[in-house]
Amino acid sequence: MSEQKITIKDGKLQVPNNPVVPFIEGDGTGVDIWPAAKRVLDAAVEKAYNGERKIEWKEVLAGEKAFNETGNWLPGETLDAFREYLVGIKGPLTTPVGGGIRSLNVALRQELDLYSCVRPVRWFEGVPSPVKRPELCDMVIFRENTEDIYAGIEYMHGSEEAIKVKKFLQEEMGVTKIRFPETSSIGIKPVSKEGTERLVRASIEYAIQYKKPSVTLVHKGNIMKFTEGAFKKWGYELAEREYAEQVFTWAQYDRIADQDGKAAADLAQKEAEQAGKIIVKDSIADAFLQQILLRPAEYSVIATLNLNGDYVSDALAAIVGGIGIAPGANINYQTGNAIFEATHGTAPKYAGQDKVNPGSVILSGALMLEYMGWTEASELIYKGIEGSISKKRVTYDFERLMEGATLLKCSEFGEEIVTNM
Ligand SMILES: NC(=O)C1=CN([C@@H]2O[C@H](COP(=O)(O)OP(=O)(O)OC[C@H]3O[C@@H](n4cnc5c(N)ncnc54)[C@H](OP(=O)(O)O)[C@@H]3O)[C@@H](O)[C@H]2O)C=CC1
Ligand SMILES: O=C(O)CCC(=O)C(=O)O
Ligand SMILES: [Mg+2]
Repeated sequence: MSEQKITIKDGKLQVPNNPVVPFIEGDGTGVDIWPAAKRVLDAAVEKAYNGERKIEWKEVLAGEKAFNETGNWLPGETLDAFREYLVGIKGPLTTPVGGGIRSLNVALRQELDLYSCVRPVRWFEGVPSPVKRPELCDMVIFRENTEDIYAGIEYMHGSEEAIKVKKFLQEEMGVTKIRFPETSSIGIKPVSKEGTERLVRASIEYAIQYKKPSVTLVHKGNIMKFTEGAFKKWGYELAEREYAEQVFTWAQYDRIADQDGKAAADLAQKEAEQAGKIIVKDSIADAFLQQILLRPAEYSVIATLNLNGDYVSDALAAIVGGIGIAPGANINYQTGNAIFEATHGTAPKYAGQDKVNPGSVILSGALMLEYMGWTEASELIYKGIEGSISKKRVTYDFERLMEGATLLKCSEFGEEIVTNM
């Protein structure tokens, strides 16, 4: 039988019954998590479609396994496979701190231009949480995935490049405020209008599709005025220009308040809410991190820059039970290319122990099935996870916080999910 590929036509994914889906096993705990995740995904598809549909997995290499086998951390064939088959999934990949290779995770996102990092955050009943009412935390993060300081434009102090950049800044740009110029490393933060607009557009489209009440632009625009401040400005402008009928923005609120007073602005917002319009608002990143703990019910879809999105992802994951069950997707909505992956990393201290929670990659797989339109299978995965948690048969991360729970290994938790589908 010839190979079946997912394609895109007129902006819609075309998914055959036996699509080839490339996967990267991942470094560290990837060896534990991937087999458990594959078992659950295959079982869900088998059960949902009685064998009529099946994923043809195709292993592609990246990270330590790739380096050991090919001498290359991210072989060209891996990028080609993700381009060719459109939809793939990956385990975590290690990035050394301070030196060595730059992040392969970031490289995959940039090379394939997967500009939206979409990370849904929801609580499953029974999951232990550090907050009193975790059910109030129901958000979806849209993290810009291709620019910001993740562009990797930085120069080590003492290097020829750092000296050159500092000389340019001081002599040609009149910069006097580098506190310790001799010993400063330098990093550059590109944030563009196009990059902001396509990310904010994706977040608003999502809010419209899933009938979400608000989109919050999270930024640090008070300090980084022309990068993060511009993200906020371009976000509001895009919302008003392209979605005038569907949204009401806080920029509109401010204009009404300036002209007609606060009561008029309050009334306009109330009317917009009653008409079912999405409220597009903004929050400064530091304040936002306390708001998600104190007033989570006021936030729904979050659109933010790359670094903020990284921090916010782990903070929100903690509220609903930790990064053991925090899924994600990296998507380009125009090309259809998408790579699904957990929010967490390689957790090296647990590697090879069959111990960690495979939930994040399993739930990333459920997101992948939804993206493919195979929702019957993804629903079985949610059912399986809910069933396992309600029976308190869980991995170490939940077991240590739950009273009367049974400790399961990574692979056993996978089997438990299958049993509860
Ligand atoms: N997308 C990717 O591939 C990512 C890769 N990384 C990379 O991973 C490496 C390690 O990063 P690090 O900062 O330690 O972050 P990790 O996310 O790997 O681990 C931090 C902690 O999170 C908890 N955790 C992680 N995974 C799981 C899991 N599956 N189940 C339960 N708990 C889990 C553990 O907490 P505890 O010990 O309390 O149980 C662990 O010690 C780095 O090289 C980093 O660059 C990081 C993030 C994303
Ligand atoms: O690439 C890495 O090593 C870290 C990435 C990360 O933390 C994330 O995507 O959330
Ligand atoms: Mg992260």
